[in-house]
Amino acid sequence: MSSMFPVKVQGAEVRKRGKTLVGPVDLELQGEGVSIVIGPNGSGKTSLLKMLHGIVRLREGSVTWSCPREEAQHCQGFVFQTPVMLRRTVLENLTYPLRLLKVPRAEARDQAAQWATRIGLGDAAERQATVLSGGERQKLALARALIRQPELLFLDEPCASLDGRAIREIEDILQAVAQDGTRIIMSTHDMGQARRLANEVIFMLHGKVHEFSPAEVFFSKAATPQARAFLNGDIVE
Ligand SMILES: Nc1ncnc2c1ncn2[C@@H]1O[C@H](COP(=O)(O)OP(=O)(O)OP(=O)(O)O)[C@@H](O)[C@H]1O
Repeated sequence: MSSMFPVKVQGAEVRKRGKTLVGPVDLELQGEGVSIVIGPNGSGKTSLLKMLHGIVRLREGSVTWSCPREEAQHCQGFVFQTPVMLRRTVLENLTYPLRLLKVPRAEARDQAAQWATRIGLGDAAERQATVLSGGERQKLALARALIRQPELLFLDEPCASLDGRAIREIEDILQAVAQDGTRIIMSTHDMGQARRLANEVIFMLHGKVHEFSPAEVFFSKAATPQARAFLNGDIVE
């Protein structure tokens, strides 16, 4: 059990130019497992992740971790939908976060090499990250986040537009680190992926948490007609 959990979200709302992107949200998350955030386009999935991670300003309400906010943030990683790579090699991209943490150069290179191998980029370690394919880039972004051993990892649609093989490789890594105790909160459009990974589901609609339940409950008997329609593949407005 991580020391930053539970996290309590109370009446939290993010607005931009008078428009509510997400909220008000009331939610309490515990320190174990994989939470999958699903919902129609524009329902507030990304905004919810950013709100939890504390990288957008709250207009109302609060997000309260069980430790000081800076401490919680320090133990979190975030993988964005379209990650920005350093214009350097794969290895340097992996070494960089460790060097920021003052890990000695040799040890940082060792760990970076291990991660490069783990994500299937061992042979590409000296290649420029900017020339990688979409799937390779996303695996590198994931490794770059995980190399810091975050207690909690946010992922925003990490597999959007990737092929089956890259998706499987990313899911394998996520399942392995989740097994080792890394808390994961991830949005996805892919219902198969949601079923494969989720321990609990946060179903967003119109910027609000419409349903929050254990995965087996959500997928077998979702409580609301909107969630059932969404699972059916119907258009939900
Ligand atoms: N910077 C912004 N300025 C204004 N509106 C925004 C901004 N970012 C997001 N929005 C709007 O806020 C709402 C929630 O967006 P958000 O990206 O959180 O939803 P989402 O569920 O992640 O969408 P998608 O599935 O399309 O990625 C949408 O209506 C979106 O158009």
